[in-house]
Amino acid sequence: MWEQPTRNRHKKTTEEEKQSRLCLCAHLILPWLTPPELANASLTCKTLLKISKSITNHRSLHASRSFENLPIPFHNTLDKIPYAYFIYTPSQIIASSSSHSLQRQFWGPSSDARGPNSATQLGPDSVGRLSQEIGNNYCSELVSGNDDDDLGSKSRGPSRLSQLTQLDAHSVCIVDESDESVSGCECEECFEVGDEIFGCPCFSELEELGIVSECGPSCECGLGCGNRSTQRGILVRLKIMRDVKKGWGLFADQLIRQGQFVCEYAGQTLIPSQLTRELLTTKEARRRQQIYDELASHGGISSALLVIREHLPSGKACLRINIDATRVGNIARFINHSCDGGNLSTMLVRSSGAVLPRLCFFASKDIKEGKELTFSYGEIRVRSKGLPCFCGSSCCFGILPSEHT
Ligand SMILES: C[S@@+](CC[C@H](N)C(=O)[O-])C[C@H]1O[C@@H](n2cnc3c(N)ncnc32)[C@H](O)[C@@H]1O
Repeated sequence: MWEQPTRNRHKKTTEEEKQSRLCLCAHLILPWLTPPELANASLTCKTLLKISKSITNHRSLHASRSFENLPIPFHNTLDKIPYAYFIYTPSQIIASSSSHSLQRQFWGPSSDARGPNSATQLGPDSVGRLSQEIGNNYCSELVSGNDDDDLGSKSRGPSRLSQLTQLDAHSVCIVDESDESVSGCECEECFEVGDEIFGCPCFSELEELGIVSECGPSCECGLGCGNRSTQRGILVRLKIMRDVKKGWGLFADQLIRQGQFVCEYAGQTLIPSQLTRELLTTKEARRRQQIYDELASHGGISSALLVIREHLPSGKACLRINIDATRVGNIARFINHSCDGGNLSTMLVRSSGAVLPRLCFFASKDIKEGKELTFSYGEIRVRSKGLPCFCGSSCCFGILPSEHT
């Protein structure tokens, strides 16, 4: 048998070692890159090209980066854009003054989906528990004005747990312990029959005002409770498709029954300054909207800044909450507007013990598989300027509603 001379064999081993070290580094680093950075890296050598392709493929199949119960893929038959890039958060987070540093999130190749970033390893239950545990500590964090939300610098590895810890440390579950009226129930599990919840003091539904109350962080019950239907994550199959005029849009990938919970609108919540000592308020929302409008007019980005007004029972005042999902958000940021109200209704969901409500989407009618999910962005104000609307409904006003934030 012919034996390779020792020097050559040694050379080959060193080459192989170099390659495997390169692969290892690439698998660790490339999933953190933005699309332009990834494209640059792929030009370097065949190995990085192959890894970049697998990452791009994984990103287009998993818009939610495995943070949700089900995979939510992008489909694009129009052009070569494989996916939209943004930081994923499954629940609301508090924006902070250093939010410009929130730029990166691990979004690995499919092989890593079974690794530390896997939904099976940290399922929705653990996510909820984690949110609750960290959420319970939120008050003290809030008043201490902790604004370090730099995911890139603090999360050293592709660990989903560390990412969640980062995000959830700022998740909006501000517990108001001083207010006895919001103290939760002591039910072990609230009893659900159809749309009704029986025997739980937390449950109430003011359909005409679009407000629902659920159990929350100050209740004894867990996520299995019948009065927490919006807290178990996304349970319907969805996909994101590209339209030539409207950009990306969210579509049903199964039949969704009327009344079924679809998702919440998660993003950076800019709340009124009275609730925090931070200056992330309506003023900040206005500043951001101006920038987004400017960028949108050049075709740069689509703004996903939503303004919610919750009218207080007195009718004299309203709580204004701004949720910005433009850079940090969930799949609800892809829901387009329809002038006829679309097929989704919105509800403000209050949970016992949490100060801020969440905006949740429910199917307002049966939605067939393949249909686009839409809702009305608000009242149309007569304006000379505005983005053109392409909702295609018979009552289309031709202009998208816009908040004068
Ligand atoms: C919340 S985002 C929706 C997702 C967006 N289509 C995307 O590609 O990211 C809102 C933006 O989508 C576009 N959009 C939503 N509904 C539309 C409609 N009916 N007609 C035209 N553009 C629409 C506008 O650019 C709007 O500013």
